[in-house]
Amino acid sequence: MNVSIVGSGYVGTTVAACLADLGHDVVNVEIDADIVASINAGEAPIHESGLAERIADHAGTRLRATTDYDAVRETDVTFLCLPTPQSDDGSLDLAIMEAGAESLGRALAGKDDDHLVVVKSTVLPGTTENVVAPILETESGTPIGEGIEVAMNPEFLRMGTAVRDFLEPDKVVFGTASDEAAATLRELYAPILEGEALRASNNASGGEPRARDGTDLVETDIREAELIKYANNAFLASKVSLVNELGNVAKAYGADAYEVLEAVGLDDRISERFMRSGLGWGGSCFPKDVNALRAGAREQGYEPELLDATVAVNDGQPRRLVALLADHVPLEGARIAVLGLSFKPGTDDIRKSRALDVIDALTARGADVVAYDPVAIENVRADYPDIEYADSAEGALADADGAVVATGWPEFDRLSFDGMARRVVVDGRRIDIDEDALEVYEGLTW
Ligand SMILES: NC(=O)C1=CN([C@@H]2O[C@H](COP(=O)(O)OP(=O)(O)OC[C@H]3O[C@@H](n4cnc5c(N)ncnc54)[C@H](O)[C@@H]3O)[C@@H](O)[C@H]2O)C=CC1
Ligand SMILES: O=C(O)[C@H]1O[C@H](OP(=O)(O)OP(=O)(O)OC[C@H]2O[C@@H](n3ccc(=O)[nH]c3=O)[C@H](O)[C@@H]2O)[C@H](O)[C@@H](O)[C@@H]1O
Repeated sequence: MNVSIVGSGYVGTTVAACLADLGHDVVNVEIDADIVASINAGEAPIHESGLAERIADHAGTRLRATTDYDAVRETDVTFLCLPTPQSDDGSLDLAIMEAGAESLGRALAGKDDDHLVVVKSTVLPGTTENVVAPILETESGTPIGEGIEVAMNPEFLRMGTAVRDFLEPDKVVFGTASDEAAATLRELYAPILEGEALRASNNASGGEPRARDGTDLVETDIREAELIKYANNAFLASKVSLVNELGNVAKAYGADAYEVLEAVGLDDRISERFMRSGLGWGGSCFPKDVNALRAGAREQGYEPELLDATVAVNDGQPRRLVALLADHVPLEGARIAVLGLSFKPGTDDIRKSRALDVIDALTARGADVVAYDPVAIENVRADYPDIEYADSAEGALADADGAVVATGWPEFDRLSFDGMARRVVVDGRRIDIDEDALEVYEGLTW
């Protein structure tokens, strides 16, 4: 099938390379000329396991990129993989989606054959039909349902394991308004639905083993598909916040939350996954998506009290971590090592990383921060020019009066804390530490 993908970031690039791998002819339409050049040169513009090989294999044959929206005219289906960021007030900002839909609609004007526009970006219920579709109709001059159709296909991939998650998902969700649109999506996703997509070229790795075999197909209406994505992220973020709340309670009782929750997770209804308590959730999606859902719910007249609490618990964890450290080290003028800066291990993405909240709290209390991360330092430096950076974990720990673990990079396991002035460590991620080698070891939730 001939497919165009508008927006070539984490999602758009991954989806494009994977669909090319499945035998489709794919073109990425992207406004960033550097990304376009990178893909056309056969190089991955982002780091994801299994992505570089796929782009190198297919660039110039089944995969290309362009800044020219007219490329969509040669295709049957367009996926919109544009950013849907958070406005200052927390609500969903659709400006980029609207601009993309305008360009797409203009490019589709006068196209002879049928075209399916699939929203893959995370958008609130009603957006595909009430925002995207009318723009497409106005700009193309083609009534929706008479040549151009819209559908919604949310994406559940995680950063760090994006290729594997896309090719071997737990579920695929098609929100459509017609049998034809559903049939097109089924054809496009056939190898994934049949469980043959990853096996075809088994070179994507990373992440935990799958909990189960097989991919479920959910076929529903557009509005439900839109909400399934938010409900999924809200559930996962709330699960981590609940785990953190239970962890805080466990700590107050002098109990180990990890032992408690390991046992709790043996209940099939709960599952042992997403049970790591500590510094909380960050990244480019959970924070903005939970906030968009809260704002959207309020707009619909519903007070989302549990989602408010989910955010409040999450926001409290960095402060709790710093308070624990302050119990042992007077922070004013102290040299404090911050280990880990990215929002989770395996990525250099620092968006809404809890590590940054820890740095803010430490500097607000007068501490001198020396930070280390294996890949994310350059991303932090621009916003935090005044803190010190080390080029190794040991370098950050040298002469430090205390240390905090903010991201659970595997390389921090069994670290030597010998060089510290005072071996005081507060761990926000439950890494593997030789506690006996420390003067003070505090787990945030254990
Ligand atoms: N990053 C992730 O792990 C996941 C993201 N999502 C959702 O997918 C959507 C896209 O997210 P990401 O790929 O992370 O965003 P991103 O920010 O990595 O990439 C978006 C791309 O769109 C390009 N772009 C912006 N305006 C454009 C325009 N008018 N025309 C063409 N290209 C344009 C940007 O230059 C950028 O390369 C969001 O709604 C997000 O919530 C969903 C699942 C996972
Ligand atoms: O909508 C999105 O963009 C994506 O958001 C998340 O993926 P991602 O943000 O890449 O990362 P996760 O692995 O889910 O971790 C999110 C945050 O939760 C934290 N977390 C996760 C699990 C856990 O047990 N404890 C915990 O604190 C992580 O450290 C991280 O800060 C979802 O897992 C994806 O399904 C979804 O597609």
